[in-house]
Amino acid sequence: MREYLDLLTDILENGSDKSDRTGTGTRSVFGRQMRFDLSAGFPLLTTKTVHLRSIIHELLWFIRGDTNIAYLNEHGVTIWDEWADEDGELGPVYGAQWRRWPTPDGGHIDQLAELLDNLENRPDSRRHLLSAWNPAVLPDERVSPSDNASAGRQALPPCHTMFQFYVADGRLSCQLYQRSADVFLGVPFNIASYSLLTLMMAQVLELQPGDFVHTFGDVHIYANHFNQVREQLSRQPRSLPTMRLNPEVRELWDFRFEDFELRDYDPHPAIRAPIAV
Ligand SMILES: Nc1nc(=O)c2c([nH]1)NC[C@@H]1CN(c3ccc(C(=O)N[C@@H](CCC(=O)O)C(=O)O)cc3)CN21
Ligand SMILES: O=c1ccn([C@H]2C[C@H](O)[C@@H](COP(=O)(O)O)O2)c(=O)[nH]1
Repeated sequence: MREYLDLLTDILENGSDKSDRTGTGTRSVFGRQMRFDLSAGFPLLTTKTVHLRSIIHELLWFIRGDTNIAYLNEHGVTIWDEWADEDGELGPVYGAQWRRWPTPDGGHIDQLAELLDNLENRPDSRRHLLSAWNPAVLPDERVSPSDNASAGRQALPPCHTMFQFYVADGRLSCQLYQRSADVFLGVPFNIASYSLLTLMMAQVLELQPGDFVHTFGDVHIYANHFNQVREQLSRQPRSLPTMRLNPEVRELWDFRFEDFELRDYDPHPAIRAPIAV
């Protein structure tokens, strides 16, 4: 995970100090890319302990098409609590756009099911894309995330806005475009989440995992994360863990929490940091 540490250094050294929506302040650069070969180990940071449990439940929650924090809370995951309304709703965020993209005639498109179908039947296609960026439901920036959710709009506009799959030589690769990236708190989650999605898709498509390519727009360190970033940069990366999926699962919809087994994860201790809301 040298690449991640290099990105932190790049932002610290070359970034511009900017104000931001949350009022916290960031140092940021624009347009960067990392690449992880998923056959070389599972890209979970070792320079701090990353809570994989939250990541797995969040991904299963996206795949279910769920947009209410009730499922997450039932499984002890609180990462989306700050943005939900009093009913636990986040509005039509990722899960809704992945599984039920609304069409003008009142119908819905299951983008994820179509993606799987196309990958299976036309692997060489250059159209294996899924978008969560739906301008019709973006939040009204003048009101709070929870008020947007109550009004049927997204509480937050998607950060991981779109991804594309690619099949070559029997390997499945995935590239994500992330428009906005909280490199200390969000990005370790995003890397692990999309790597996991790629492993799951590869298994059900009977392909080998290829690369996860992570492309960024505005990638930033919040001003109240600088000390944590320096602490992390002082640590030596360790060898990557491996991820084993239950080989009996043959459909994407059938994965459960118990089907994921992380092996040989030996990280440095966790580093606490406040989240910018
Ligand atoms: N400012 C900001 N950064 C984000 O990364 C982010 C948002 N907002 N809003 C929406 C989601 C929520 N995400 C989050 C929210 C909290 C943590 C967090 O606090 N992580 C801690 C421990 C989390 C746990 O309980 O598992 C960490 O140390 O990684 C991470 C990602 C990612 N997204
Ligand atoms: O998966 C995620 C979700 C969110 N983030 C970060 C990126 C930004 O710091 C905030 C979102 O604020 P905007 O003003 O809407 O850009 O959340 C992330 O890194 N990963």
